[in-house]
Amino acid sequence: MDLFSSEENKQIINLELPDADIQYVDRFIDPYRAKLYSNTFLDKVSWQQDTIKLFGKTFNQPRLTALYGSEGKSYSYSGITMKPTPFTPELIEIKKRIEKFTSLQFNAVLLNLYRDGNDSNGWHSDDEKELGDNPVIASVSLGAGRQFQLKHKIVKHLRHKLELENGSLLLMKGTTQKYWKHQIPKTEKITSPRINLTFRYIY
Ligand SMILES: O=C(O)CCC(=O)C(=O)O
Ligand SMILES: [Fe+2]
Repeated sequence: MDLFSSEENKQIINLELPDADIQYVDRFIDPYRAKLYSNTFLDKVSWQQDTIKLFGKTFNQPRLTALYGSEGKSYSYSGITMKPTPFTPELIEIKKRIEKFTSLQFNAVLLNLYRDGNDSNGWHSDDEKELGDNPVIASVSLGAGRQFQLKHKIVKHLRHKLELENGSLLLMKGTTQKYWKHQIPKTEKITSPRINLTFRYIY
């Protein structure tokens, strides 16, 4: 029995949202293997506590982060400039799997560690200029499931939410970042960690 091949069980859902191109792939990585990856990354990644400046005050980000990628690429957002660490074998494995599935290339991955439901990621778009026009964000979830919320920037009543489960892949493409914001809200229900890997292409 091959615990690691469950290609047949994959389910691809196309979120039919206006001005967006978003697919959710359930069991992109089978749940057993996803938990193994989650434990490896919890252990081996050098997680950083970044700060964020708002109205002249400095706050700790409500999660830990790390940036891995091709050498020489740096990435800035919210006033933070991150220098990537070279990809680990596990990250290369996952990157290759995504590249095969999407027929697209990625050269960096931003890792987020949500230690428990008290950690979060506020409303934002991944629209930094290094990502180019219409960036593709390939987002893998490992560990605890968390809710992902989307809201349209112009048509205020347009909102959507979905659960990002262990082993899932969320693909955001086209004009998604231009017209929509997303967030991972805090929740009292979750007491275990979740790791998110957002693969990107940095120009
Ligand atoms: O944790 C997630 O699923 C979202 C992460 C995210 O939006 C980001 O890193 O830009
Ligand atoms: Fe994001």
